[in-house]
Amino acid sequence: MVSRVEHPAAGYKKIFETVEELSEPIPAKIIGVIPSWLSGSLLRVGPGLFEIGGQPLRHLFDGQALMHKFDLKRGQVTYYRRFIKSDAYVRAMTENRVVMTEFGTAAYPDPCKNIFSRFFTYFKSIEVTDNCLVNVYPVGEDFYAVTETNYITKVDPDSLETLKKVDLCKYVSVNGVTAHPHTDSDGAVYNIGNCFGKNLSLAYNIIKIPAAMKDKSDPIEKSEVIVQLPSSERLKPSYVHSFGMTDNYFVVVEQPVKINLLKFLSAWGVRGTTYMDCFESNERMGTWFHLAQRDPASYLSNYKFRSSAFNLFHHINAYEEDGFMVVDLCTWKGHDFVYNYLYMANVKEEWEEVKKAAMRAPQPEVRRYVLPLDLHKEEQGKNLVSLPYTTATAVLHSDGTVWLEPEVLFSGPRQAFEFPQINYSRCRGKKYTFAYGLGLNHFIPDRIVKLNVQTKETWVWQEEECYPSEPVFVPTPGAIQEDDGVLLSIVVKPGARKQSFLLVLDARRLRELARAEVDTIIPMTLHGVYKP
Ligand SMILES: CCCCCCCCCCCCCCCC(=O)OC/C=C(C)/C=C/C=C(C)/C=C/C1=C(C)CCCC1(C)C
Ligand SMILES: [Fe+2]
Repeated sequence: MVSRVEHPAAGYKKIFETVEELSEPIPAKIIGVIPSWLSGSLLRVGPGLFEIGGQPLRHLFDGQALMHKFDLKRGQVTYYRRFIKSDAYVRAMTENRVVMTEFGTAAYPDPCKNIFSRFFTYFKSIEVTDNCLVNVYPVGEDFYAVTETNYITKVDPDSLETLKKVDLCKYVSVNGVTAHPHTDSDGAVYNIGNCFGKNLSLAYNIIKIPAAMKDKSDPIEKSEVIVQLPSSERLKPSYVHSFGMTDNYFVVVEQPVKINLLKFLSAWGVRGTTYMDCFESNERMGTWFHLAQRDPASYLSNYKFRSSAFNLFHHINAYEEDGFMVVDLCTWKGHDFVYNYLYMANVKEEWEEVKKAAMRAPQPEVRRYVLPLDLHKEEQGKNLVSLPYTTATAVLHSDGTVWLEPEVLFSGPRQAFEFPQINYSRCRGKKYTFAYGLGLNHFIPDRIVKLNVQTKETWVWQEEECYPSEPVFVPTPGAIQEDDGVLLSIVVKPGARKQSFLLVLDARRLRELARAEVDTIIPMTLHGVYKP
């Protein structure tokens, strides 16, 4: 796993460049053999347009959302992509300028407007972006492309047409939700978002969207808040990118990266302000873990789990065993916000500069935390974790807090195991063995990794001058073993005869089964889903 590779040719710059959408799907050239049972579509999203009207978009999460699809059928593959026709995109195209402020790029007023109407444009109410570049997932029978705001976009998974913009605020009390919902075995979707209540009181609301309705009505209209968790600071909710869910609990990690609401509400109208300007680090709080029971839904306020400071974007999995909650996370050490290192100017630097910047950034580590579910006062001062297979500890202090120390599952200097995936339909919320991830080398994605979370053994797929994306696990029909299936990843190989391919790996040994090559660069994608 820690086979460190150098990228002096800086071919990775290609995955951060603008491309055009396609007018129709293009056939791929297959090398190897695609399993005959693999029939479906890999849908993914990411940024695809990195400048508008000559203005470069500044942050990695600002590019306009491009949706990609690899269709697999009877061993044949086609590739297709379309921009999501969000308001942010359509208005930018119409006016040839950044009209909606993106994560790290501010919109500027229309230069054609006179000074008075411009003044009112600066101070008009917050116009929140609907640039859905982070993930695409099913809700009931439909598919939605999402970012982390209140706007999600219904898309047609076959034609990639944009169907409609949905404002979640119309149905539930949230200001936005994460791009990483959980789906129950019955198809219900759970998610978490900040909610700024009356008097600026703050909470995290967990919402439930029921499974597809028998009467074919839209399940989103039946969304509800099922449990509310308080924020550690009144005006500063933590940034939440994902959460954990087991059969009986929700696990929410409150990280020291905070959204300063006063900054958000006051500075927003001021020229040049972006979402990135509203984040700050709390250097004192460390990291807080919260548990909520699912049924009956209630916040477990007596449990005060604390640990040292880390950034958290992706939960890998969580499960309950013998009175403990095991929580596996992709962490970044410290309170300094990792997104501060993800400006386009950073990731498009020459290799030596990319490495220097990553040296200064928080360092990645895959960690296991174990939370006792049944606490007794008399057990103060000693390690409460009695699961035989982990070195993670939890110590109850006299003030009622439980201090958590993790077990490290994987660590390599500036080598992250990120964008984790598991055999979700089988292992979500259950004890499991395998996680799959994208290996980031100084933030540059250059390998696919399989991690045995029980033995810490790793397997790697890596090829010279290749830049893969998050590996999506697809189980073999009727599989007995947890890792019986394939991993699908979009790989970019700049300079090759065909510059991108869909990689099909045998998930057991991480060996290549096939690749479906296309003669076009595919910009980086963040997340996606396999639709059988
Ligand atoms: C695959 C290539 C990888 C390239 C390098 C990546 C390195 C990454 C290392 C860290 C892990 C990365 C996690 C990825 C996270 C991600 O996908 O982030 C995208 C997130 C976005 C676009 C978030 C947008 C959030 C917005 C606009 C939030 C808005 C709000 C506030 C800030 C406060 C008020 C509420 C509101 C409006 C929701
Ligand atoms: Fe994510």
